[in-house]
Amino acid sequence: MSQHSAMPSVTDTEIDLALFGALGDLALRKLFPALYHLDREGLLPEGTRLVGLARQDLDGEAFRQQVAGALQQRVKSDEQDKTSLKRFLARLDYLKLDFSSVEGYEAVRAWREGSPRPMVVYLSVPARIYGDICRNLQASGSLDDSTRVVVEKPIGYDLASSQEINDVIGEVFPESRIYRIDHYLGKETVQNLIALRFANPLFGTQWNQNHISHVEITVAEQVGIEGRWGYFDQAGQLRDMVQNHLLQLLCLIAMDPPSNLDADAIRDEKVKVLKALKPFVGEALGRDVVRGQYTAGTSQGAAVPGYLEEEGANTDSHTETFVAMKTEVANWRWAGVPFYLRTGKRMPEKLSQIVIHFRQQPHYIFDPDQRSLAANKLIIRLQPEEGIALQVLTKDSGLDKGMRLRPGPLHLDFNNAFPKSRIPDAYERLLLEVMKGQQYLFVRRDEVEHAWRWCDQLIAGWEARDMPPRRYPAGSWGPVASIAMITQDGRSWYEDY
Ligand SMILES: NC(=O)C1=CN([C@@H]2O[C@H](COP(=O)(O)OP(=O)(O)OC[C@H]3O[C@@H](n4cnc5c(N)ncnc54)[C@H](OP(=O)(O)O)[C@@H]3O)[C@@H](O)[C@H]2O)C=CC1
Ligand SMILES: O=C1O[C@H](COP(=O)(O)O)[C@@H](O)[C@H](O)[C@H]1O
Repeated sequence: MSQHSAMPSVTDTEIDLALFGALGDLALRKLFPALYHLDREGLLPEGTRLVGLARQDLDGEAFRQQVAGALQQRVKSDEQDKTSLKRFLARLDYLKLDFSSVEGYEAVRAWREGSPRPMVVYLSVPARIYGDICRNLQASGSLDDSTRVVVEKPIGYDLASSQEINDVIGEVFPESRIYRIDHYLGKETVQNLIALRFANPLFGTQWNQNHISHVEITVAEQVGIEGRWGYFDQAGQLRDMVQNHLLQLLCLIAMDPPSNLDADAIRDEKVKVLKALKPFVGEALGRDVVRGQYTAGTSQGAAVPGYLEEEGANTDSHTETFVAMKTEVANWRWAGVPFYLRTGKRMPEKLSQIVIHFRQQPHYIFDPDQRSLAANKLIIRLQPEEGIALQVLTKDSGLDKGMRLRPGPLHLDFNNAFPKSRIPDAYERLLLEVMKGQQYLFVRRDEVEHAWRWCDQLIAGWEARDMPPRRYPAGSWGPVASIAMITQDGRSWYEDY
């Protein structure tokens, strides 16, 4: 973000966007709604052109109708207005293409012919065909030195496969034009972490093992695997959520202050954290990590099947749908501070939050029964209601309360504090950053690879010890062992939801 000094004007953000996989789940559920919102807010400059690519035999009109149907379903009704919808749909072209074969790419080149704008190629397709698309675009002469490529997670299945994928993308695009998405980096509160930590001296001076006792990161999902058995069973919650989203959150909490807001200054600091993450060896594998898999239970009051009864399931699967772990960043700032991470599908509610637990005062003078209360917590809520709350202790009010302590929040609720501004979806922000050519919210190759290295050793440990997942009923907070893991340290998961 050194671009601060020379922030591009809106017209600098004009692009030609080629969206591969335009009729897929991600494109229809997230990307087109995000692009629609950008257009509605005046952030898609006049000349911006969008082409959807897929292999269905459609003409432009039929494609626009499919996108219009998706927008009707996905965009809140009070945010759908006829003029914006009409303008947005009018920007869309469609190209039928089999991505694996170079034949047909001539149409992409022709679509670009004479355009003064940079092209953004968005690969909303499985990672195994990233290489084919990059090479075919190059072979057909569709690329130039300004083309950017956006790739989705997961980049591979382990370190080796991610290196292969990164190698083929890297044959065609330099790192400075590769945008690896981790959509958690586009969430409003995640970005606020950077502001919170580095703009507030109050926190800057306290952000280390002298003042922080432990950190919790919870990313609980209410949904199950949503018909994605084929993908999910190969991955599991560690690869699907921890390798990327949770480790990115951990990095933003744990990293040292970057020397400026340049993309590489931030990413250098994140890499240092990933390299300092303690591996799980020996006893720690059984003690500090819990894998779980949901069985039948309830969700929002309705009965739901277990993981092994989901459509397309293989009943022998040991894939985990839940992981909890205690890890540590082994460096001067964090030595001895546990980072407790948990994430799972079919939890009681959708909740993503980070809780920073500050240490207690060195000498305690209040009611001994209240001793466990006597520490500040900083609660950073990513979803559903974005906000930041600092839990402080005050005297309980009333004549009969004496010097009883009462924990209460100093609360910043983004929706109430900034009521006029709609909180944009992560993909809106990320697409806008790609349009501006700014990379600080995207993941660099070495980050992906260090994250895989750490996950690979954990998976190898599970496999070597044959550690099947523990069962938990859908609609619960995971296996009981995940609660025992933290209570054995005299702590508990923060549950004041
Ligand atoms: N869906 C999600 O919520 C998330 C997805 N992602 C990532 O985003 C990417 C897209 O995911 P998703 O939308 O779910 O996947 P889908 O399978 O729903 O969409 C992929 C699209 O690509 C098309 N496609 C695949 N191969 C070819 C080919 N050779 N030629 C032409 N078209 C082809 C498919 O067409 P067809 O239907 O004809 O097969 C399909 O429309 C993946 O990398 C995924 O890991 C990341 C985070 C969340
Ligand atoms: O990347 C993924 O993220 C979603 C959760 O995203 P959220 O923004 O709804 O929290 C997860 O369901 C999916 O399995 C995973 O691939």
